[in-house]
Amino acid sequence: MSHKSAKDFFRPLAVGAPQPLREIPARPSRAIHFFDPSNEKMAAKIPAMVGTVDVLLGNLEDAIKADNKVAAREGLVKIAQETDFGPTQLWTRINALDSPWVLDDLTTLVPAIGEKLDVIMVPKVQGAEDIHYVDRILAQLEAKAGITRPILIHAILETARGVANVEEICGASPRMQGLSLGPADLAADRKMKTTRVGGGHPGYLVREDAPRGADGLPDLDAKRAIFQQDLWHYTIAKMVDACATHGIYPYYGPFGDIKDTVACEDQFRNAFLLGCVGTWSLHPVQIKIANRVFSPSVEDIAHARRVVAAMGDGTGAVMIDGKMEDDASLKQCLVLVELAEKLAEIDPDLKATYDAIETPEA
Ligand SMILES: CC(=O)SCCNC(=O)CCNC(=O)[C@H](O)C(C)(C)COP(=O)(O)OP(=O)(O)OC[C@H]1O[C@@H](n2cnc3c(N)ncnc32)[C@H](O)[C@@H]1OP(=O)(O)O
Ligand SMILES: CC(=O)C(=O)O
Ligand SMILES: [Mg+2]
Repeated sequence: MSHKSAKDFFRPLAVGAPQPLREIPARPSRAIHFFDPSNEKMAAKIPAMVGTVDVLLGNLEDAIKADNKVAAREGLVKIAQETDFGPTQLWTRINALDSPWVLDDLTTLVPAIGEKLDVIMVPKVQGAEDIHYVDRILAQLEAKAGITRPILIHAILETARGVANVEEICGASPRMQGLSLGPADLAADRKMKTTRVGGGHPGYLVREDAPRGADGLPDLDAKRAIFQQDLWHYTIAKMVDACATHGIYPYYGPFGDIKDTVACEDQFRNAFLLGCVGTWSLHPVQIKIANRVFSPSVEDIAHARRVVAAMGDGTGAVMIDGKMEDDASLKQCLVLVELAEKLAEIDPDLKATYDAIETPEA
């Protein structure tokens, strides 16, 4: 396939469109909270949620009935025009590129609320060609509407081909902001045999070896521990590497078992530890979980600051609590310290918590 030359990569794709960004800002986005703008009861709650969640996302795609597609689009325009989002980002998920609704989604949203929309999430992205299509049409619409800063693109990885092409998707446009996992569509597309929306599966496990009996042979009747494995580990790890390579941000996705807040927290934490910066929230109960999990813990920040203080100019090696720390572990600690600083800028409670941690003398 052909690639743009380096000199053309950051050129606007339409005359009068805003200059593409050279770096995607690391804005806190621990929870991307989904709402249905055609659901009046749900939509009425959105203005009061500003400031309580990092991202509010008006969903137009799956989970919106076909009969409500126009109402959802118009509802999002109304909410966006009437709401001051302050520090909270406004995103949308448009309909799939092969659907009858997507063109109207784009041509309606960009002129009406393009200045307020931070990111457009594109579902079922298969390859760079899908990003190129959205990239060009956004530039044309931005130019026509006089939008002053580029609307960014976020791709959902939810087809086997999308996963296979993840690197070219991440590098397809300077608008690329990040990727989310789409475990439901991805499972269906791959013909995986789980019917769950994200999360683990009791059948996907490893089992402890059988203990040896008195005769030295494995006792196959003995009770053995089983360890449930993470169905999504491979895909998340692949997403994290592709995003880090291209300077954009990976996210977990939906956890459909709304009532099982414990397993939700576990799945979110796995993603956080592997390198994701946030996740989706489908129900208000999941916002607090995401905010907690995707903010470094007090213990991690206390430890990270001790290492930073002890490492001085960053060279050499020191022992802290019996463990070796050096240049590489200092970098690991700085990931956490810098994330905490970014989050503290927008979350006063978290700032107070981090400020209260006693920082050791250098
Ligand atoms: C695979 C994928 O594509 S995932 C992404 C697509 N799916 C979605 O976007 C789903 C979004 N979430 C929802 O539609 C709903 O939360 C559902 C259908 C899962 C559950 O809805 P309900 O059965 O109404 O939940 P519940 O009764 O617990 O709601 C409690 C309150 O929270 C409100 N609420 C529920 N979800 C949300 C939400 N996402 N945002 C704002 N408010 C919400 C309800 O309106 C209700 O308000 P009330 O107390 O004034 O009556
Ligand atoms: C997130 C999503 O769209 C999916 O899991 O299919
Ligand atoms: Mg999907």
